[in-house]
Amino acid sequence: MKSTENRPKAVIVIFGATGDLAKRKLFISIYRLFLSQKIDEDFAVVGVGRRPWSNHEFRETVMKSIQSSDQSQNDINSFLSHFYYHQFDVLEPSSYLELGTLLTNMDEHYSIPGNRIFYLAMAPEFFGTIAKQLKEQGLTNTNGWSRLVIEKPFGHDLPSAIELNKEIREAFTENQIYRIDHYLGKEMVQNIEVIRFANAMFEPLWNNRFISNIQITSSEVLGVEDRGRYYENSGALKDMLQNHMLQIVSLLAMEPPIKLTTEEIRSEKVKVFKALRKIDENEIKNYFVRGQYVEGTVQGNQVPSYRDEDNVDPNSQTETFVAGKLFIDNFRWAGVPFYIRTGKRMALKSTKIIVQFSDIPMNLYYNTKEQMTPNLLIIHIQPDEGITLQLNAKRSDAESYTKPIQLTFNNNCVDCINTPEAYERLIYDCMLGDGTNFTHWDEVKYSWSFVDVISQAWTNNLAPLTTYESGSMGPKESDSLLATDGHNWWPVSDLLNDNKDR
Ligand SMILES: NC(=O)C1=CN([C@@H]2O[C@H](COP(=O)(O)OP(=O)(O)OC[C@H]3O[C@@H](n4cnc5c(N)ncnc54)[C@H](OP(=O)(O)O)[C@@H]3O)[C@@H](O)[C@H]2O)C=CC1
Ligand SMILES: O=C1O[C@H](COP(=O)(O)O)[C@@H](O)[C@H](O)[C@H]1O
Repeated sequence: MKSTENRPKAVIVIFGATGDLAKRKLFISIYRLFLSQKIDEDFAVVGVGRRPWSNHEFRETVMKSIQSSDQSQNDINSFLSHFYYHQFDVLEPSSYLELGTLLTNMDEHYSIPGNRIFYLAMAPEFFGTIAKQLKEQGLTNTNGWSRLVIEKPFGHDLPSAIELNKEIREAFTENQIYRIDHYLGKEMVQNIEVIRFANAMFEPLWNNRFISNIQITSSEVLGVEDRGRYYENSGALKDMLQNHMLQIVSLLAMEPPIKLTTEEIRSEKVKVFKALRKIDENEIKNYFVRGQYVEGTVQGNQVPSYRDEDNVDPNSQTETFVAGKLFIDNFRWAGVPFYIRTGKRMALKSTKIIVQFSDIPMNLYYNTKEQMTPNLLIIHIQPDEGITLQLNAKRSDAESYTKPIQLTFNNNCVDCINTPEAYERLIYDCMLGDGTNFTHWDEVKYSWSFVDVISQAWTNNLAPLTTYESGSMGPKESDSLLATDGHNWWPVSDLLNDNKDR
């Protein structure tokens, strides 16, 4: 454990502290940092919202969010004593002065040298105003550092993202801005670079000569729940593909950076975004499939159609599923399809990357009954975390020669510890000033310009909206997308745990 001196000290101001994200993700993440002693006693959390809560009511809410943990009441009370509530309308400029006074008091009380994280867990329309007021009213003018954490969505298309970026850049420099993509905080997403760049056996094969295709699936069991209002204006394309899925693609496809610094890694990722093949609006139907869930049974429960969910238009054209075929037009990846799919109300919760290697040039073991299966590298992101390598080995029966075998590393099983939550890592990184696992403006810009064409084609009805039964793996058109190339989606069931049970 680091000495106390090296632990980051800061006041974390959560705008939107009475909201869903704070309750579900942020309080528990800060608590875990406290329990693991990554932060010490010299921190404070100031929650901002319009509800007329007292510190006591705020602390009660925080306590409920961290309750599942089996820690002692002393630890919990000690943690809660760092939380303060400030009722505040972010649209009211005069309130910022009061907030500033509270933050100065926190600095003195906890011996914090003016370090501040402003975490915007609120709707994006407030981001520009908050950033501007923080600067104008002097809340960023301290002897320490100030950092702005911004939740998604970062705009809803390229023009709105540019506008938003302009607003916040008037008050904060790019280095002070931490745009959250929580997939970049996941253990196995962070492992992609290590798997690629620390293994002699993969890097030489990591190109279009040896890789046939790469498949990325992020399927969810949950439906739209109570986020219908937001989701109607977003859909799977903007909610998942524009950010999480394209970030994974960039990590899989980037060139090795010359150093493992934030700047070098970002610069390589940006090159991937730039190399994404632009598809003509009229061709989008051949590269992307959109679907919407209808009623069905998910894990034994009957669930309604998307159009029957709360705050959803009964004639909604919003996609809850998207599958796509991407090409990266550079020397390494020319001709290799990256297939991606994500959706709600699918058969299982699973995020996996499957790298399918090309077939060997001549198959000595081929017989008429059976063909050898391709080698696969499977990166299990969630719910299981690990790696599987699928190879071919000799069969012991006389009938045929080969059978696929799997070599598996299960991260959860081997370390026997819970890996940190994505938000926990990212908040800690921000406290340390490490922006590597946050998205740079250039990445946001290029990803929107890629996604806007798809969105435009769909708005212009240049590709049909298909449906899929809840509890399935998406519409049949998603399978056809690969079948036309002679490929198929590999199953994404919980392989690691299946193996463990055997
Ligand atoms: N929830 C989630 O799982 C995820 C959310 N996000 C993003 O995080 C952000 C927050 O989402 P979520 O927590 O779900 O949203 P909620 O609607 O649950 O919360 C909104 C928060 O904003 C506060 N608020 C609204 N208007 C004002 C105002 N004028 N002045 C001060 N406070 C105000 C509300 O406080 P009060 O009601 O007390 O005024 C509340 O705390 C959004 O950008 C969302 O897209 C991103 C990924 C996942
Ligand atoms: O950002 C989002 O991600 C979640 C899925 O996150 P995961 O960590 O559970 O895979 C998704 O449900 C939500 O719609 C989206 O906004």
